[in-house]
Amino acid sequence: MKSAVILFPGLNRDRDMLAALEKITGHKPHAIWHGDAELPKVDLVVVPGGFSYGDYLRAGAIAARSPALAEVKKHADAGGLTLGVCNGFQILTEAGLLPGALMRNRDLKFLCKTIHLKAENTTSAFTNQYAEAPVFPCPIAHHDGNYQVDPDGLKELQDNDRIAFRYCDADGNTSQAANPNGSIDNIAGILNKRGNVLGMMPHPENLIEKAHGGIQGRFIFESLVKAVA
Ligand SMILES: NC(=O)CC[C@H](N)C(=O)O
Repeated sequence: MKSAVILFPGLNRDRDMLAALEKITGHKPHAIWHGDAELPKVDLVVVPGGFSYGDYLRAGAIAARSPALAEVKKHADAGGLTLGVCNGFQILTEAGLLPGALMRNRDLKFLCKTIHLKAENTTSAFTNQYAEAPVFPCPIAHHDGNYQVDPDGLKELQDNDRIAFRYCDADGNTSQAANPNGSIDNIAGILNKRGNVLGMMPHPENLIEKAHGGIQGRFIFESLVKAVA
C-alpha cells in the first residue's frame, strides 16, 4: 500500500505516523509539505496530528485552506482512502470532508492519557481487523476533541454505520463516565458517507508496538492494507 503524509508547520505526530506507515506497509510513505500543490498517486493519504499553525484561529482552520488540502480533497472525492488523526480529524472537518466540528474539551483542559475505544463498525476499509477484539486502550492528546454535530447529522451517522469508534470503559460500556471530552454520543471517530474517509481523535500511530503498551493501533493500518489488496 502506497501512502502519503501531509506536513504542516506545528505538527508533532508526523514522524510517528511516517514511522508507523513504513513499519506496517513495508513502503516508505511520501512526506508532502503543505505548500505543495501536487500529490503523488497513492492509495492512502494521512493528515496527522499536532498543532498546525499553532491552532491559531481554531484547531485545523488554517491547514484546511492550504494548497495541500485542496489536493487531499481531490483524492478523497475520487474515492481515495483518507485518514485524519487528531489535528488531522479537525482539519478534515474544517475542510468539509467530514461533518460536525471538534469543540473545546468539556472540562476545558488538555487531555493526555490513555482511554478505551470500541470499534463500532468492523467492516470498513479502516476497521475490518477489529471484529475479534473491538475494545482496546488507546492514547489521546488534545484540547479540542469534543465532537459535536447537529441532530440530523448525528442520526445520519448512527443510521448508516458511520460511527467508527466510541469512547468506552475497559468492558466496552459506552457510558458518559467513559467519555473523556464530552463528545456527543461518545463519538471518537467517524466515516464519511462513502466510507473512504476516517477522522478520529485518538492516536493509533502511538499504539503499534509492545513498548507503546499495545499494538491495537496497527489494526487500522492492517485493515487498510487488506482493503487495498
Ligand atoms: N494531538 C493533536 O493532534 C492535538 C490537536 C489539537 N492541537 C488539540 O489540541 O486539540
